[in-house]
Amino acid sequence: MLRLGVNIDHVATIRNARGGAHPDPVRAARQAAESGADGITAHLREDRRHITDGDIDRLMAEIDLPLNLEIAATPEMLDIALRHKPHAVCLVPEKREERTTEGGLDIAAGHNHLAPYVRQLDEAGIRVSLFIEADPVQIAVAEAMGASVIELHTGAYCEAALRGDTEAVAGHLELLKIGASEAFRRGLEVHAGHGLTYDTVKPIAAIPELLELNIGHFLIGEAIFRGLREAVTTMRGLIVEAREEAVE
Ligand SMILES: CC(=O)[C@@H](O)[C@H](O)COP(=O)(O)O
Ligand SMILES: NCC(=O)COP(=O)(O)O
Repeated sequence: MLRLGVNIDHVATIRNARGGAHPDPVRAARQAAESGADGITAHLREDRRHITDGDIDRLMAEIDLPLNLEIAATPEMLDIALRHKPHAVCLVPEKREERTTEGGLDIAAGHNHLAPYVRQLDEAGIRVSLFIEADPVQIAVAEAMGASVIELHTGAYCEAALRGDTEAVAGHLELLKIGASEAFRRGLEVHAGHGLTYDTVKPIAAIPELLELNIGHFLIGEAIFRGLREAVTTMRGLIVEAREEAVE
């Protein structure tokens, strides 16, 4: 079954716009759980622009679903991850000036820096995921580094879809399919995420080697119009449809 991880970062974005406590990301996580989410993803950024340390404390204490904690590979974030010991940690690239994640982590170039993070997280019993492009070198390095999981960055595919570039959509989708197959062959668990919407999710969900999709910004935006429960159940339904159609 293809799992759905709901990223609640942008509930915190709206909350932080006024510096109060509403809307509460933990309440959103609870509603997502009640609506079919298999996990919660939260990105504790160095600048705390959305998810805060207190949000992570409460998610760990109050939400039964597995938490996939996204962090940059820094000593501060490693300490926080080792203290909480979430179900999974996904190492992601981070630049303070970025509006959102702009691509996959270059684990080939950053091997020597990242390998100790993967080892320490793994030794703490945390499933380690690396957020990378669907690139054969990056996938090979992820295996060599001892990661359990890779999460394929679907941003370029989604951006091509947004600008209506059907040729680029097909090209990026093919790269994602090849990457997922290669990663699976190497014994890695394969996830995908970034920018997915109702219009773009089904071709990705149809990739048979994928075990988890992490989706956030679109769902939180859609929740403004139809409520979070319906936004999540609709996404879950599309994912199920995609898998059923793929086997027909
Ligand atoms: C790694 C990724 O694509 C997202 O999970 C990440 O959380 C995006 O960053 P923002 O949530 O800050 O947009
Ligand atoms: N890792 C991707 C994620 O958690 C959600 O990304 P997005 O749907 O908010 O772009």
